[in-house]
Amino acid sequence: MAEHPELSAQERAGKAFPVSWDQFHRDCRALTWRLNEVGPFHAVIAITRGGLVPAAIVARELGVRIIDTVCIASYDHTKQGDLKVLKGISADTAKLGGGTGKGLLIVDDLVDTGKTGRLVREMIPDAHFATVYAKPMGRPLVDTFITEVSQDTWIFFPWDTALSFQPPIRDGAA
Ligand SMILES: O=P(O)(O)OC[C@H]1O[C@H](OP(=O)(O)OP(=O)(O)O)[C@H](O)[C@@H]1O
Ligand code: HPA
Ligand SMILES: [Mg+2]
Repeated sequence: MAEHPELSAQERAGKAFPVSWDQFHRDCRALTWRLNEVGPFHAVIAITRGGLVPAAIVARELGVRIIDTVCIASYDHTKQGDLKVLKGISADTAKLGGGTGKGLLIVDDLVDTGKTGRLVREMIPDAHFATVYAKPMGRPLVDTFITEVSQDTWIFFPWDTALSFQPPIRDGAA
């Protein structure tokens, strides 16, 4: 990755993996089937902003009503900069997890390099970390995920995209 620092992560990725709302909902439900074997959980912690959508679906399916957020900013569209923790977990949630995060469920849309996940794990090491998608570099940090894509794939989420014309594959479409 380091050999083209001027390129965004998406440009370096090369391959595109577009995800529809329907597919995302199905993948979140598949994730919940696995998490249901691991819980119960006292609370769900969404890593914003991408984790908010899967956290809502997973919490609904697991019947969990306490939802907290860890707010982290790093990617400016597709370029990753320094990680900034804008908000940590609340004191109430930390108490539910006994200080180390035991019985808490962290949810994010994906792990890529693993930097975001590593930071949250350091805050609450005993929490269970679940993502819908995982790339190889971040995969060791995740306890439960559904689909792995290669490191050189960029995942396009439905809340970041809109329907648009695509040239035929024969003419060079990705
Ligand atoms: O494993 P990493 O390389 O750290 O990348 C994964 C993180 O990057 C994205 O969030 P982003 O920082 O773009 O913010 P957003 O969720 O607000 O879109 C994604 O939602 C993960 O949280
Ligand atoms: O593949 C990705 N897609 C969307 N956002 C991301 N943030 C890090 N990697 C990705
Ligand atoms: Mg995110």
